[in-house]
Amino acid sequence: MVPVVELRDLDHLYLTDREAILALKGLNLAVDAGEFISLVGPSGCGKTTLLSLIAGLLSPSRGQVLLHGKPITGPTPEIGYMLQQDYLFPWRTILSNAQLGLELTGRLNEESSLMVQDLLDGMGLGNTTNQYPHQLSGGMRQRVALVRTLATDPDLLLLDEPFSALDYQTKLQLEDLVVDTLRQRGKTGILVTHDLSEAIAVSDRVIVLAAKPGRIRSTYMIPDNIRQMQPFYAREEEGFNELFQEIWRDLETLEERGLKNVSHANSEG
Ligand SMILES: Nc1ncnc2c1ncn2[C@@H]1O[C@H](COP(=O)(O)OP(=O)(O)OP(=O)(O)O)[C@@H](O)[C@H]1O
Repeated sequence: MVPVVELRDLDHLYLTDREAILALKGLNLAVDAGEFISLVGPSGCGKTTLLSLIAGLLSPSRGQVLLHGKPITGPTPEIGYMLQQDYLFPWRTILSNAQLGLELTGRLNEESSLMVQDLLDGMGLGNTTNQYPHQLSGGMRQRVALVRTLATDPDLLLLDEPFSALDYQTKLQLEDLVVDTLRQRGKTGILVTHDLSEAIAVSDRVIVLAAKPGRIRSTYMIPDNIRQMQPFYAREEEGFNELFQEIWRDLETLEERGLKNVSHANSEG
């Protein structure tokens, strides 16, 4: 089976007036269809750079980023990107915001508009379609952003800390919703998070990155009993705390070198 995303000997170098920064070095990784992985690691280990390379917003300095076996040459509707900020337009209604991706890719029609309304219904936003973003809570707005991302039916979702600005309860609810939605639709997901508990609860695999240069330090497969549960309940599963401690110790080695930036709260981010 061809992986959805594959990184081959990937390096990324930023050149500034004063220096060259090797943000990523020698990354090799394959993510299969339907898999959900999380990237954790210290500030500056290249998480955002990596997502930008996969999204086609940056070109690698060396090596390749492949989508379904073909090099990524620029942004494509096959990849959806969800960020910490929802970036809803204040002057557009919720429905019109949720339809934006379809509009920009020339695919907005009666049928796709009904599909967006169904998605909004499914996320408990059915009665907000004519409202404006300022009338919604942070969690509701992030759900609209999720609908907007899913509406174009991307194969792969890149999630750059989409839950980190939310209060704890909303964050847990949204984690469940996102994971359920992605699993039901067979989507592939790559999440960047500073919350180790979240990474373990939502993923099939957790990848720990080290910095200077950014590289893969270790990979942890999440046991079946944890990954088959909804994220909220996964945290109660046998083995969760032990795995948390194991990865935490791994990150602590980075901290001793002044490199860690991941939340220890085995619940709160
Ligand atoms: N546009 C840029 N120009 C020069 N250097 C950059 C640029 N963007 C990132 N870097 C550098 O590349 C390295 C990786 O940065 P990146 O933002 O990808 O890390 P990160 O893991 O996402 O960090 P954080 O967790 O703090 O968001 C850092 O050393 C950073 O200073």
